Amino acid sequence: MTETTAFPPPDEPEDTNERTAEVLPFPLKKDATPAAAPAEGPVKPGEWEAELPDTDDPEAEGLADGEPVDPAREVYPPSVAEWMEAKDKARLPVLPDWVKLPDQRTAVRKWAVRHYSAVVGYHAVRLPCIYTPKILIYSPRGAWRWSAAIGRWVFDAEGKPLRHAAVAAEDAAEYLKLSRQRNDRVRLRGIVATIAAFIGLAAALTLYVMAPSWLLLVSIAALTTTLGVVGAPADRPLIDLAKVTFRKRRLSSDIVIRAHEVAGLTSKDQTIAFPRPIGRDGDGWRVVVDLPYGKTFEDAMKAHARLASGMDIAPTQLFLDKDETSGRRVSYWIADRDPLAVPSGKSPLLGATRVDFWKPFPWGVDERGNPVMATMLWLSLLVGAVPRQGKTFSARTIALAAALDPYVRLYVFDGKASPDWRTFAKVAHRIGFGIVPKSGFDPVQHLLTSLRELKADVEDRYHRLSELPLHVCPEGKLTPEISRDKKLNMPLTLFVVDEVQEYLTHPEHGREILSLMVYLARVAPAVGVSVMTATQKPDDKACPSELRDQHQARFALRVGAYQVSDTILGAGSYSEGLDASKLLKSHKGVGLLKGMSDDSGIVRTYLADGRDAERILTRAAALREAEGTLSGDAAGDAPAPEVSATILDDVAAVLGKGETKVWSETIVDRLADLRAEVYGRGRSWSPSPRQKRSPPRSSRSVSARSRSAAASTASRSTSAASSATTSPP
Ligand SMILES: Nc1ncnc2c1ncn2[C@@H]1O[C@H](COP(=O)(O)OP(=O)(O)OP(=O)(O)O)[C@@H](O)[C@H]1O
Repeated sequence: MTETTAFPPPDEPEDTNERTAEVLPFPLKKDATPAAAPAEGPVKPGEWEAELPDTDDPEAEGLADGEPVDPAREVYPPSVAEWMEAKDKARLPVLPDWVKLPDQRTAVRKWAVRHYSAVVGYHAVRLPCIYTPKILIYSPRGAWRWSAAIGRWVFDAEGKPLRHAAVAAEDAAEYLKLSRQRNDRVRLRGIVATIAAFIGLAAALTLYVMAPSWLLLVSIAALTTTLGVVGAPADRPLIDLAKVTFRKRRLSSDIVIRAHEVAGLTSKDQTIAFPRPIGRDGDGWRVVVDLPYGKTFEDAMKAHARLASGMDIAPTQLFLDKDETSGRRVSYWIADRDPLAVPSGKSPLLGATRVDFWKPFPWGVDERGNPVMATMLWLSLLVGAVPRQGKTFSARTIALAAALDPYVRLYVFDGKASPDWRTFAKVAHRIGFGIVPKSGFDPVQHLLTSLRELKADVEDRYHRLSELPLHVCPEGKLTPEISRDKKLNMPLTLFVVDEVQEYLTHPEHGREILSLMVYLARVAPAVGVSVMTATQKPDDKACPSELRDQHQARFALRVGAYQVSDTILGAGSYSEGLDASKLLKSHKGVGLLKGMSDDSGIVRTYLADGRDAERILTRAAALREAEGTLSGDAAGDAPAPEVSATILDDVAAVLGKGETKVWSETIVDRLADLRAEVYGRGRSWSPSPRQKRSPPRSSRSVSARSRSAAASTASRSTSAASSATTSPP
């Protein structure tokens, strides 16, 4: 291979023929010329040698011994713009943000008023009933301690051990010296104490005789309080703290290194490195660490508990984040206290008049208190946890947000028939509780009917969206305008099933419910129908993976083991640092969210208890009534009796053989004869929006072409028929 050098090497002097130094050839390669032939005659051992190539690598050609193998480091001086940008980043603001920004200033002012009024109130309540009795109890002891301390001072008690030591050592000179010094001191201090006592007594008498009573009282209170404070036991302070002080300490690099050493994440000759300084981040510390080469984020995850122990904090205070820039770089957030045990507070939905379900809505906060917005657009959500951890409450907050958007159609089914979902009857298009039939109403059958109804609706939506004119539906997808157009009847829909395992394990309908739910979770979100499933049994028997896997978003509250956490969140979540088994019992409403957005992480969901839910749903029902979107069960419209055949099937069935044209009236009569319960005279059946928009070509007769159309569009017309009976008023 020939090498062409376009530019002379920088160190080589240009255009010079001057000999600056002698260049000696350094034979790296073995001489290519054949070795001199061995001398003729017999070859004895040790007299022969063969030349072996050093390497097979053709790139090694021309490589000199001792040359550096690292690529040359190219160092560019920063441009002025880069330099200024770096300076901009490093500069600290003259005034902190909370001073400059009016809303933050207001927040700080409100906080200060709230905080200090709470502190003052706390002590004001305790002053008469706790502090005063304590002062009165402790003050005699305080008086005794005070006079004892004065006595010790006057009689030079601190020199006593030295005088004893001189006696023990039989050092007469030293003893006499110390005794003389003591006598002098005692005399002087005695005089001072006597004068002070006289002054004190005179002041007391003066106060008693001359001072107004309020001053006398204040003086007595001050003296008694001082004596009470002096007399209080060291382990039981006189005044309670109005706030809890949390164990907060400075985190140093030594502590972080120690933690990695005890966690087995360092080796004998390699420790961790800190690519950036340790700093504060919210209510905690942010530490970025480069693990030794070969160690990974997954290793750090496995050592989570040992790392926390090495830092002397609770495991719930340590959070690990993957750093995408290197496999060995880990970012730690070390909270000052367990942030997950701090309740996130009431749901902001309580103060909301309405919600736009097309936009993300507040669902909770993360471990650092940053708001977490949720969205159910184009996805299905699986919620799983052990009982009593907040599974229902967290799912319900999402359904409450949906309820506050009057254009969202709600289906709510609760397998456990708990009181949690009952109030949704005010707004839900279809609703059912439990699995046991009651008063002639079978909730499982109702779920089945609703699922079939929804499946037909979803199939129909796909067709109708692709048939809508471009100016209405430019991308063939549901838009806010289409979803709110009552004539088009394609509202955003949320299908909620709590304790889904109860339905899936139903002996008679379990299999069909499963297959319908799988269909909906997989196909329906794309046309605006989202499924939210909650379960306390995410195992394969109670909630098969066939259904679980269709959920794009997952939310896992506390579970028993990391395997269960992976079952809810999806395989591989544990190695990404998501393990819901690490959550504690006290972490109510706290879970790990995955798949709702690009980021996964902790959500401390807002609380909306039963009473809050009722308030929100009353408002939601009023909103729906005003907008005219109250429908289905909430409006008292029961689902139409199910017919196995479609209208076109029935039309096809009533057309006689060889009939090419039949009057509409005749068909209507024949249909009434065929199914009196559906087409009978007393019943009013209206065409679906789709049918309304595309009337039959002949208004007076139905052509025989309908027969073949009936067969080919069977599934479509099923949905048309069902949506005709379910369209909102
Ligand atoms: N976000 C929250 N903040 C504070 N406490 C909460 C929160 N969510 C739930 N809780 C508390 O947890 C309790 C249990 O909640 P929830 O009924 O939702 O649990 P669950 O997992 O659905 O239980 P089960 O499976 O028994 O129905 C509630 O009564 C409430 O006190």
